[in-house]
Amino acid sequence: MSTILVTGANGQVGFELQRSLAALGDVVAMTRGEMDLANEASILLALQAHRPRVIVNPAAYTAVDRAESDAEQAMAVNAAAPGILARWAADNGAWLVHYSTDYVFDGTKADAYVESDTANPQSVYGESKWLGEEAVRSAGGRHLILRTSWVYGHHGNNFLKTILRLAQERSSLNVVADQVGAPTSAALIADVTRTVIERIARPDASDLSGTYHLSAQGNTSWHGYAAHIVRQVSARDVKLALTIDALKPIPTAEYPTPAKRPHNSRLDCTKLMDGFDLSLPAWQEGVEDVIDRLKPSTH
Ligand SMILES: NC(=O)C1=CN([C@@H]2O[C@H](COP(=O)(O)OP(=O)(O)OC[C@H]3O[C@@H](n4cnc5c(N)ncnc54)[C@H](OP(=O)(O)O)[C@@H]3O)[C@@H](O)[C@H]2O)C=CC1
Ligand SMILES: Cc1cn([C@H]2C[C@H](O)[C@@H](COP(=O)(O)OP(=O)(O)O[C@H]3O[C@@H](C)C(=O)[C@@H](O)[C@H]3O)O2)c(=O)[nH]c1=O
Ligand SMILES: [Mg+2]
Repeated sequence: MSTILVTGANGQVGFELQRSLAALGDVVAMTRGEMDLANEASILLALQAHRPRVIVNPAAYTAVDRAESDAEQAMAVNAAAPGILARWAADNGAWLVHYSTDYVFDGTKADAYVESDTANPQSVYGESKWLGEEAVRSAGGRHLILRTSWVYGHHGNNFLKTILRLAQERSSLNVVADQVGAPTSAALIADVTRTVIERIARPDASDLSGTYHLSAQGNTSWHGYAAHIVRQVSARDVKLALTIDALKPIPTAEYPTPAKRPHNSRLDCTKLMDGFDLSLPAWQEGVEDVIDRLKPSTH
């Protein structure tokens, strides 16, 4: 069986990929200790040792606010490393599957973003991810860049888990209601990745190389998402300090953060669905699955 190398094995998406890709080949999942993306020699050593047919790169510097004051590390991991992976892939006839973000856009568009819309990142994280995309495209090899949004999962840290914790600790909570997007589960991203890798393994797949939007369907605000979480958890008889009435919608201006985030994070996924003949579920489905798996402690 041919080798698939997965980076960031301990991340939300990296963890789920180990499950979803297992049937496709010999999956080598690398943690930061085994392959440090901030170190070119470490990347090249791992690639030469395993000589993968497909490189899947979910590893990233994802601490959006911290990146504002740690640009060097964010750029190394999110901008330089994807270029190194892409050049190796191009030189060795491998495919690179890479992930990017809604934060490459400025969020001023009225409709959902399509792949050809102009990027205009507003944060160091968004800028670093955009430069990573550009490095992958310019390496000239076969690649899939999957832009996703608002990722959560059972494994790892995310907004869903933060809200679950805060709802158990606090009797009131303010959450921004003027940033809109689609919460997307790591499991969905991993399952779609399996489908697209199966497809690119067939002959004549080179014309599928390119950039695609991949998010769950529908959209909500961070406040709407938090309200859904609180309602779903309450429906499972978990005792919360927070009631739904005490979860207040606020404008972004009332929640100052180091990094600026887009107001519109909606991604139009038509190109992916048509190109790979697949459908994507409503965002609520995956949220309920993860809440069920987390089984928050009942009182
Ligand atoms: N999380 C989100 O909301 C979104 C994520 N994305 C993109 O999706 C992809 C997957 O994200 P997600 O799974 O949530 O990310 P996580 O933050 O859950 O995981 C990222 C992984 O990258 C690893 N990593 C960080 N720095 C290095 C390094 N120098 N060398 C090797 N590994 C490193 C981390 O390792 P360690 O465990 O050691 O810290 C971690 O395991 C990323 O490309 C991200 O930009 C896109 C939109 C939304
Ligand atoms: C915890 C909390 C957050 N917020 C706001 C802050 C922010 O605007 C929004 C989301 O907060 P977070 O910091 O959890 O989300 P953030 O880290 O910005 O999430 C982003 O991560 C990167 C990696 C991506 O690529 C994006 O797609 C997106 O998922 O909610 C509140 O208003 N109240 C709260 O209690
Ligand atoms: Mg975050």
